Amino acid sequence: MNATDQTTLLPTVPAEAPAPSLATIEAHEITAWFGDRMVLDRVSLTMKPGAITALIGPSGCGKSTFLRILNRMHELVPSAQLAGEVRLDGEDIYDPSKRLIDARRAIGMVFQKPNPFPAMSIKENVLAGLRLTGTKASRSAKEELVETCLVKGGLWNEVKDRLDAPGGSLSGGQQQRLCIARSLAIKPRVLLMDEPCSALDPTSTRVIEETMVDLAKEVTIVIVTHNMQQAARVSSECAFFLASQGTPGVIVEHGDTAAMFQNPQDPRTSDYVNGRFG
Ligand SMILES: Nc1ncnc2c1ncn2[C@@H]1O[C@H](COP(=O)(O)OP(=O)(O)OP(=O)(O)O)[C@@H](O)[C@H]1O
Repeated sequence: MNATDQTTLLPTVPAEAPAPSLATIEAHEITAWFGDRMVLDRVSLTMKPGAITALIGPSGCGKSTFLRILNRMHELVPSAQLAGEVRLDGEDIYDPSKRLIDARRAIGMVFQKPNPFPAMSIKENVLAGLRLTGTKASRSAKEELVETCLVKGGLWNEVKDRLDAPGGSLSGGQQQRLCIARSLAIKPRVLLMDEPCSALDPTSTRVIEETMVDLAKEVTIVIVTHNMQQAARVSSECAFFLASQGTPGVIVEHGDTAAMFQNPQDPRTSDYVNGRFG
């Protein structure tokens, strides 16, 4: 045990803390550009607390750009620009008085390709986010947190006896669940998932879908998926994006997933969810 572990008792992230109330994230009139090319045009969407909202639509219509705008990752691209507001429980995360790190802490992201730190242990991977956000916790709090997050990520039973093994020694599906556990360690209020299963086999995909449904009880989830069955299985809300003929992406239709799949209001939604294009 080192001195820091003995003396640092700052339960900023207590493992047993009650789940905070579920968050609402609202995009209001989002317009986005890369250079002088507009890729989203005044897109508004409310992602409801505790819901899994699926963003669907053909390739290139701006789903990933929209998702990245929700946690201020869009601004990392030098040519990227943005207009509009993203409100987390009513507060604009782009307000000049708001810190970037607070948005990233509150709104986590899981990417298409699992990206654990391969040489870092499973345990250290889960805790990595604490260091990045400057969050301190005692050793016992960290151990509890590792277990809690791996349980929530649906990975605990498979790795509990090898927490010191490198993250890179896990299968692709396990690595993705490790990334989910890592994002949960900083207790996000919203979890963004950009095609989280597209690199995985059907069994791993099902495990991650079950994990998502469990997680939705404590974190608001937004997922980009090309898989209509997946959108139908996991999401309660859905938004259909479209960018026709070189025009910027817009939301054609959004609402209850079952209604959108069974009784879409717009013929383009009907064509897309029934596999007639895209
Ligand atoms: N870093 C970038 N620089 C320039 N243009 C970009 C950049 N990222 C995305 N784009 C462009 O913005 C538009 C929207 O891309 P985006 O990745 O958001 O679409 P998408 O709907 O998520 O596509 P896919 O389903 O294929 O991932 C596309 O025309 C794309 O070429």
